Amino acid sequence: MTRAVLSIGSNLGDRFGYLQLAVRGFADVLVAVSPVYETAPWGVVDQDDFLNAVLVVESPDVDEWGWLRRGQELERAAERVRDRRWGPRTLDVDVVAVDGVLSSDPELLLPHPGAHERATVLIPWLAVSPDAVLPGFGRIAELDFDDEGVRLRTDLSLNIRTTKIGE
Ligand SMILES: Nc1ncnc2c1ncn2[C@@H]1O[C@H](COP(=O)(O)OP(=O)(O)OP(=O)(O)O)[C@@H](O)[C@H]1O
Ligand SMILES: Nc1nc2c(c(=O)[nH]1)N=C(CO)CN2
Repeated sequence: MTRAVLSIGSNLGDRFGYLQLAVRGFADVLVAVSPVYETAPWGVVDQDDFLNAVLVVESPDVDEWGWLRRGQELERAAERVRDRRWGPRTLDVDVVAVDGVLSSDPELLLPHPGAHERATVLIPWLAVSPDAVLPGFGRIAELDFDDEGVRLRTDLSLNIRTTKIGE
């Protein structure tokens, strides 16, 4: 059994549609879905704003590599083109943390190396899990990060019905 925190983001095309695609793709393992935030781009700043959210997922059958693979499959389904680092994308799925797993493999760094300072990850994560701990960094509520440029989109909701009919 592993529980993972995933950051999803889009700033190209039907941004909300791509976030919905990601939520549908993880529907069978979803524990929590954060609100949606409109966020100013970091890294490469001359690009459009992103929509960002966080998903908490859990499965007895999926390890940290499985979460990475599932995210990459959804990026492919969103026809993501790998262009420049930190550039515009239809869908980005980052594995933020998987339980307490630490990994220095460049194909899967855990926790994600940017997570502790990115408001685009921490604000949605805090919204669904105020007591969350980032392995190696402690409680995310106590991290020092700049929340400027992150705005709640109350008009957008990713929550879907995950309980099967009859249950
Ligand atoms: N925790 C992780 N989650 C997702 N991808 C990771 C992680 N650690 C390493 N990677 C690797 O990063 C590579 C590049 O990912 P990607 O193009 O999405 O980076 P980016 O989103 O532009 O930058 P960043 O990872 O800083 O957000 C992928 O090939 C993937 O194997
Ligand atoms: N606001 C925001 N900016 C970004 C984001 C993102 O998800 N949100 N992702 C990037 C590449 O991972 C680069 N810049």
